[in-house]
Amino acid sequence: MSEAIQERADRADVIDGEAVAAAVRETVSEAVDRLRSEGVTPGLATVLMSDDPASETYVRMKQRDCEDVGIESRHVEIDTDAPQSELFETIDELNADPAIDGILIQRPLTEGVDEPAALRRVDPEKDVDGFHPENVGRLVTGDPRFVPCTPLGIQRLLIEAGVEIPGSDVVVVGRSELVGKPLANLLLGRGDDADATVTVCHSKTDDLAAHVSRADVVVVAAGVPELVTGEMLAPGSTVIDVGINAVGEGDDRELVGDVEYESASKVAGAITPVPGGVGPMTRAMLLRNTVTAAARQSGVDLDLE
Ligand SMILES: Nc1nc2c(c(=O)[nH]1)N[C@@H](CN(C=O)c1ccc(C(=O)N[C@@H](CCC(=O)O)C(=O)O)cc1)CN2
Repeated sequence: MSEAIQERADRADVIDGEAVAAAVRETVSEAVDRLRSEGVTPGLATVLMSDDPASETYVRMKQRDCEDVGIESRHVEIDTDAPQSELFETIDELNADPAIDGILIQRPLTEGVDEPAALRRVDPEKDVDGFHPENVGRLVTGDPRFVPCTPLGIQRLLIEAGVEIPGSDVVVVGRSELVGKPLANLLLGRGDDADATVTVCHSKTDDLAAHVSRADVVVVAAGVPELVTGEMLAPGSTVIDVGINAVGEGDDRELVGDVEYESASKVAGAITPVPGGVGPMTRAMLLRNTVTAAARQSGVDLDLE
């Protein structure tokens, strides 16, 4: 075997999040056409109260995605030094606005704002992020309405990668409300897309490598650059990297995940890249949740796969 072929044989399959996201957008676009033919124009409001450049980028990307699939988007920007009552009033107005089906409060909010109170204020029927306690509770009790976009995107990537989720050992590294906890609940649910055995690890876990090394699927959402390395993984496992960390300065600046890609891709069977893995799926699932919200609020029967 030539060295080049050997090299390829030793490498994991790359799970292409951009391609899967494009397919989701296509389905969403068809759903938007169906809604429009019934006189319904789906609308998403994005609310930004932060001067974090990454958040500004994500919100811009979400607006562009909406435009691509025919969803109307409205953006509200609130000064970081405004009182939090201004944010709450904005949420109240969007809740009452019939042109808005989905509301997204970009996280993290600026320091000093009561984020849980803001998330509780969003009408649960417009909560396309799935962060309202009512929607969290529904997911936990096995009756999901809106599921957070990143976990939903990860589940779809696993399916597209051919992972047999029922019965598989999934280790989730990270216990955030945004990813770790909802993903664990989603994959613990019943059904062909779930029924997994899930372990959630975190910064106080005693021996992370011991857990990771026996997993069929490892999802890393810890916010620690390159925390999981190839030597921790079981050969052939599926690795989903949720981390997006900017490292280096100037010309050396690059995005790396929470997984050390170089070593992990020599051991794993399949792996998501950063960028181009989970991030595009988070955005695609937001579009999907928004058309679902529009259909629910208008009473149109959409049969989204
Ligand atoms: N209200 C919410 N806030 C946040 C969420 C969320 O789901 N809802 N998730 C994250 C950030 N996030 C969405 O807002 C997000 C992160 C990354 C991407 C993405 O497409 N990333 C690209 C790389 C982009 C770049 O060059 O920087 C990729 O991975 O390929 C989209 C959305 C926190 N806040």
